[in-house]
Amino acid sequence: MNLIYWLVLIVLLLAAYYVWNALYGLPSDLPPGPSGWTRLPLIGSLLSTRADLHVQFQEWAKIYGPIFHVQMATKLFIVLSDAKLVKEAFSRDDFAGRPHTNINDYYTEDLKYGVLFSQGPAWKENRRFSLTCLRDFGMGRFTMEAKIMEEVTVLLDILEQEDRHSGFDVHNHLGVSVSAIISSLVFGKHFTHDDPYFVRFLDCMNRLAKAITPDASNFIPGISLLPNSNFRKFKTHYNELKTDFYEEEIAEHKARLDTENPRDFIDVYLTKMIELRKAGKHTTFSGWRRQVSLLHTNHIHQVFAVKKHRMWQRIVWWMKLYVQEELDRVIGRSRLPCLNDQASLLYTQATLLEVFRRSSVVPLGVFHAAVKETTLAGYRIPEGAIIGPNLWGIHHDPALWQNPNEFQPERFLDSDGNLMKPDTLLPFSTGLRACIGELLARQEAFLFFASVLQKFNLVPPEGGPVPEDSGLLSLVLAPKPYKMRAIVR
Ligand code: HEM
Repeated sequence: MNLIYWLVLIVLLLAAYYVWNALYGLPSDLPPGPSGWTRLPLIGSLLSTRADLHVQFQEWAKIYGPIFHVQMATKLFIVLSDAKLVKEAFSRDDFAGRPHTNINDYYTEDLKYGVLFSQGPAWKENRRFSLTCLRDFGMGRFTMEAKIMEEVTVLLDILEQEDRHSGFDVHNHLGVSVSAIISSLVFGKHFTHDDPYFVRFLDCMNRLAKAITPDASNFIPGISLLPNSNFRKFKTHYNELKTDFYEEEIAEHKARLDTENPRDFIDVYLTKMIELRKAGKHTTFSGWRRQVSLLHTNHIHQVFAVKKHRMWQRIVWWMKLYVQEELDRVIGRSRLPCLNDQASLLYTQATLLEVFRRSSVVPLGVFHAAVKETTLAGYRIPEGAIIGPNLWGIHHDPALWQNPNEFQPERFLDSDGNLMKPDTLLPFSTGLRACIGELLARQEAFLFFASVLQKFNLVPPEGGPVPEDSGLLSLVLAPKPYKMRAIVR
């Protein structure tokens, strides 16, 4: 009796599943993707996804092709694993949206504020403003180089004083250095590495960044009720950041605002808000919200994240034989590197390109959304579908890169030693929403990397572990905490 009961129940469940699939299953003109038992009612393929989603998407691309779909709870994902397709999609207005996810909706009040996660007129207005502002404050010019070099010098001094045997925490020092640069631009303050306010601010930023994950908590409505969900953590850290730091900074800036002489990003923003309101113009500007998006920058430490033992030896060898030899030959040791040296430091530049490829700091890009029903590669893409470019997958595609898992900067040099920049290298994404901080990030990476290697040999702590290859995936793929020794050359 019991057995019959169970058999009937299973048959009924199967029948219910097939009826559900027939009624709500995905139409056949969508890109292919996991189906059947890997796509369950309500949760879709969430149970079949792993923490290293970028690697799993690469495996699925081998089965389903360069464009495939995945159902994540109520959200339809379209994953692109081909550089040409990413370029085509991201150059089009119909793919320039951001998806309605728990985090995006909470953070932008329904995609209405800021740059990073907003869409439509708000995004356009804020993106244009941010680009102009970054340029006015010197991005790509000498003033920005001077700001970066100020922080480089501080870092070099700190590394020299660190305990040479136990090593220094790479994430900590480098993260603080690059965050100090963008923070001086936004807040108009120069923060030191041991400033308790700045340390607390960065800790909060880091906790927030870790909570921005592509997991179930971002896609299932109502999940914030669960005490330990990432979305709930995101809300807590974001509210802390907002009340303890942004609102205070904005209030302080408002109190001493001189619209004729704006000193930093917040001043320019407030001045623009006042101007627009005086002119009676409708505006999507809203003081504090957008600042966060400009601060996701402390990932340059990837530059120094090196991997597995064999690879570690190759990297040490490469740095000595090519990068440090080139730095000594072109610059010498009596002055620090500058941006003008880039053109003559081709091995150094090739090394940085290889680091951007291998580390793929933002492995799944920042998800886009289709703002209306459209087509791509002959498939139908419904309005609201989430578009995820697998940048990590593209950077590790064996059809594009020989031995993609190896560290081989020479792949970016031709037989005459000239630098090659393949258009399949997309660490900053591409198209209408490409990273607005690319130039700043590249300049920081170059100046920090060249200056540190000019002065130090970097080796693992005595008897300590070699940094691990695998990273921790949130919005970015960050290396697990690791230490290095900086030995003056
Ligand atoms: C190694 C450093 C960095 C990497 C790898 C990186 C990568 C990216 C990627 C992949 C995107 C997504 C683009 C898309 O939606 O298709 C992005 C967007 C963005 N990045 Fe960066 N980024 C870096 C540093 C910076 C810096 C220094 C800033 C600020 C000055 C910045 C500001 C932004 C903003 C505001 C967006 C949103 C653009 C939009 O939605 O229109 N990023 N970045």
